[in-house]
Amino acid sequence: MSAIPDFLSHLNPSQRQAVEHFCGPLLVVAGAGSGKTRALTYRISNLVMRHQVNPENILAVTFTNKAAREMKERIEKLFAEQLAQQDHGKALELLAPQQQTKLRSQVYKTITKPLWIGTFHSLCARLLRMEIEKYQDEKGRKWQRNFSIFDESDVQSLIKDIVVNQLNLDDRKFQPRSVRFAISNAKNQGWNPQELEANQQDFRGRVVAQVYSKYQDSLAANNGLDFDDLIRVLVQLLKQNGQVLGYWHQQFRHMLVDEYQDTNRTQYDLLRLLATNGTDTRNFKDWEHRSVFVVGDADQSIYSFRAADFKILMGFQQDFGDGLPDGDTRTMVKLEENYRSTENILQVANELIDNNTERIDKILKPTRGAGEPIYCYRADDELHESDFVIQQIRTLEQSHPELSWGDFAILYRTNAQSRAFEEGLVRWSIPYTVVGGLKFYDRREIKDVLAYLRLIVNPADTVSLKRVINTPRRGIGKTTLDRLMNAAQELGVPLWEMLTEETAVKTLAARSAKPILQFVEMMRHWQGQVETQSAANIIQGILEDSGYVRDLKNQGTDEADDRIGNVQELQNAALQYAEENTDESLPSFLANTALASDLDDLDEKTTVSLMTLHAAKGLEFPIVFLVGLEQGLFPNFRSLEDPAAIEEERRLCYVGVTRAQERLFISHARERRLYGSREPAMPSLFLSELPRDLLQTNSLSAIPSEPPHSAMSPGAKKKKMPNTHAMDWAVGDRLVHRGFGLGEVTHIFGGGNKICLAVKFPGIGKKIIDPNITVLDRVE
Ligand SMILES: Nc1ncnc2c1ncn2[C@@H]1O[C@H](COP(=O)(O)OP(=O)(O)OP(=O)(O)O)[C@@H](O)[C@H]1O
Ligand SMILES: [Mg+2]
Repeated sequence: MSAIPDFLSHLNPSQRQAVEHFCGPLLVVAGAGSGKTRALTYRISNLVMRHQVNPENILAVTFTNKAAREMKERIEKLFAEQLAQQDHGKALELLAPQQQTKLRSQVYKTITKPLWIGTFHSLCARLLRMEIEKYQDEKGRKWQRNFSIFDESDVQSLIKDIVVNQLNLDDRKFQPRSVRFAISNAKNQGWNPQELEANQQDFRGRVVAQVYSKYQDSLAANNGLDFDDLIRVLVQLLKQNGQVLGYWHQQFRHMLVDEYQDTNRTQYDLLRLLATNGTDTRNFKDWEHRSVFVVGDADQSIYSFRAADFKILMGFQQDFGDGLPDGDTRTMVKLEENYRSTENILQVANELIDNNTERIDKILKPTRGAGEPIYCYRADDELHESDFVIQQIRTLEQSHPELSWGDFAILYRTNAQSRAFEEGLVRWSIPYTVVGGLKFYDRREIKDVLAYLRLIVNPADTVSLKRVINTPRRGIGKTTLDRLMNAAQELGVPLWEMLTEETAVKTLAARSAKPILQFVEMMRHWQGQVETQSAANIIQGILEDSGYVRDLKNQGTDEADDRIGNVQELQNAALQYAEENTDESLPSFLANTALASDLDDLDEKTTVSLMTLHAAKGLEFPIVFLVGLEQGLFPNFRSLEDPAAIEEERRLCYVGVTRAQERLFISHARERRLYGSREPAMPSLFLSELPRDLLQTNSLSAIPSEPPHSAMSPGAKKKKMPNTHAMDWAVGDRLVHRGFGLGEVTHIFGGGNKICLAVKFPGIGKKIIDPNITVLDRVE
């Protein structure tokens, strides 16, 4: 496959420059809808087609599993198209169906399957399945390759158990959720419990470090990892073991990352290690045969609550730039055309985000016509808002034959807002999908069956064992279990070993021992099948043997029937997984389900999509409804007092606006029932920031001209005044910022008059500021 690809003609010159970039580091920065993801996808194809890079040597990181799948599909299509031209001299769709299938499966085998495409989490899980046995943590503990991946609810209950039962603390003061959050943050900084403790000044911080330490003990005892560990442990392992690092450094010659602005510190460490084989990036010169290619948009950075840090994006050129001067065009490409949205939508987006102080100005030129005005609707309450949205969807769908349900999206700030829309959609029989909400994999029966499966793969997984040992009821009493648990804890072994340990069970009365021994025998049988049987077969077998489905059938309620349906759906998922992947084994299927994200439920072609703004990143829809623009809801009440948090909310709003291709509707209600009480609502600050001449409305007061008083953000009244001193800032300079107060310059990014400052504000933290657009008073 060495033909010169003609798909490059689908790109503009800057995109083409990015796509044709071969070796060395490259940062692509650009606003929403400018074709960053497209450039990344095409570049993978170009590496393989033009440069004959072996697909196995390419690692591409996407933000969701769904995006990974889509990327693979697009690459497959590009190649099949290319082959069709080359081998048959015509377009793929003009070939006979069998020929098309044959070409596609050829491309799948040789190109898309060997590519390493996925989220950070799924790629790391895959690497750890191969390498984790070479890792040991700071206490010398080891994990086995059949480790379990614990999901959020497993983690919360482990932490609650530690807080309440092991440390005898009040779980109202140390809420498992907030302790979990602090631990997760520490992990994302790459800290182990000792390192966290060393960084704590107060009592609470030290308690959290103690919980973290015990939590790691539990994970290790269960041969389990949580999501954050997938990345952190791999980074530790690569740091510990030069041989393993060297091997993967050789393997991943070309690394590509989408949505780089939402990368956190550990993810960055991982990239840097793999790219430079652990050499200090500034001394790394060996770029002749390898590349790191990242694309992002600092204006769409919306995950700082998960420790993502867009300064990582700003620092890319310096970090990977091989001693080249900052701003060197050889390490950066800017894309300036927007292909997604109409001119009106773009202008609304641009004016909105322009209210942020922490940003670098960007150019985003429209390539499409002006389009329709943006419609801003003021509703009486949330039901009225839902009526309006559904009425619009119905009318548009009927009057535009080219539109289908999948072309509509309703985007909101919090999951709780979906209910009113769901009820309306059900009433009108409009098919819809709520992305997120109670996920399929969070349902009780699915978690039960997954616990069986995890225990089959990883017998040390006591969390799963406790979940299933008496589900369905087998007459194993709580006292019996407690006795065995205590014995296991005393001996420091997993509970499973106590069950299989004849002596421990023998000390029980025969009546208690019998069901346990039967359970163990059944599980052992299936544990023996893991290597030889497919995931789907094992699921089928365990469902029958365990009596799980029989028990549900006996219950005979509608709810039980629903649960049976869901369990069957899990079997279907395993069958589908086997069709799409060559590794149909149970461990591989389990890793896949543990990492399935909210977005994977999205059936975009046939249903209206409902989702939070966070989930909408990277997606696009012809018609978008951005709902609930009310002060306290969006921007969220937690952000109202904090200028930096308001800016993050505004970026989220920018993400929402820029999802729309053709039409954008924005709505707010005068009062709203949310979380149980009915409250009057004020229009969002963001509404007052939109250009009035591009908005149509049902009521003049729908668009406030003044921002609400309580939520002034420093950006809201910002005047652009070029700073006369923009070029002579130095590290150590002190300054006053109108919103954040007194600060000190700690770092300078970029060069010439295109610099950005990192400024540390005591009590607020570090901020990135462009002195060309922000008024800063120097303190001499
Ligand atoms: N050169 C081009 N010509 C025509 N259409 C293009 C071109 N480049 C991108 N597009 C289209 O523009 C839309 C936006 O592209 P893409 O999703 O890659 O943008 P993005 O920069 O990744 O956006 P986001 O920041 O939201 O992730 C897509 O529908 C894509 O197919
Ligand atoms: Mg994108």
